[in-house]
Amino acid sequence: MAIAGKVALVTGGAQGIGRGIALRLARDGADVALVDLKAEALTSVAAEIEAIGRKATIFVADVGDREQVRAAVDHAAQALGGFDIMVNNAGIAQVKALASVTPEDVERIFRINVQGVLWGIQAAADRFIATGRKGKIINACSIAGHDGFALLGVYSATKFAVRGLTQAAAKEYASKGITVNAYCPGVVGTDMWVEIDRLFSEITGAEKGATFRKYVDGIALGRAETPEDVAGLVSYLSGPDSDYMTGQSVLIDGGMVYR
Ligand SMILES: NC(=O)C1=CN([C@@H]2O[C@H](COP(=O)(O)OP(=O)(O)OC[C@H]3O[C@@H](n4cnc5c(N)ncnc54)[C@H](O)[C@@H]3O)[C@@H](O)[C@H]2O)C=CC1
Ligand SMILES: CC(=O)C(C)=O
Repeated sequence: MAIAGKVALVTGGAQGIGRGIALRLARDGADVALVDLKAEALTSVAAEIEAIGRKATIFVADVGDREQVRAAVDHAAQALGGFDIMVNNAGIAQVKALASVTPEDVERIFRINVQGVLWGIQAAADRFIATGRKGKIINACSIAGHDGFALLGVYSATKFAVRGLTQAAAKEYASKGITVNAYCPGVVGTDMWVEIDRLFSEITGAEKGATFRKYVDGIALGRAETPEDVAGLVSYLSGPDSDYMTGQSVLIDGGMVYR
């Protein structure tokens, strides 16, 4: 178990990809702090981690709030006796034609998808430096961080921003032995895609499920992605096999976007 005894924090850990990552890291031997807005769901994922035989702790926080993210990292370190891996996974989607996007839309999504990642990088790196740990920071990007998608324009902009932050942080923290990478999934069958599909229907008149199917049709491997597919990459980025890798935003999309 490559990360046995390490402590990981996963934001957006109450469901979807975050839950999948948290369970995988626990199976890999890590104790896991789960951070999200959804207290009840956090409790149930924590119970799943404990059933695997690892320790779990939960912390309700809004990743868009810098102080709350710092408090979440402090809590993880105190409750689990260390801190080694930060997964900045929480994010939201937005489906809107660029022509109708408002300043409020831009503020809301950048606050969570970009500032949320930045506050996570800051809090984690400060803690790693203060404790002399060669920590790993892993950020949620997307295929939309490599290609702009129609009606997902502002969302795409946030994910391009995550790539930029990932590269800059990798360079700033390399001398401290901290690595910073990102995972870029394609079409993962979570609540996020249920909502994306619903919003596409509202705008384009497509029938329910049609947008999801259209996207899945563009995947070379011929099926939608699962949180477990994503978690395998995050497991690699969390462990020693990726020690010589930093600043990368790695596509894991079944063959949709080629870079
Ligand atoms: N589902 C997909 O196809 C893809 C998802 N991603 C990215 O992966 C990440 C996870 O996505 P999913 O699991 O699919 O989404 P999801 O909507 O199923 O889960 C997101 C979780 O983040 C939490 N969250 C949202 N705002 C928060 C905030 N301000 N503070 C704390 N927690 C917050 C939610 O409560 C939820 O539990 C996101 O960053 C998303 O952009 C990237 C590519 C594809
Ligand atoms: C949700 C997401 O990142 C896409 C483009 O599917």
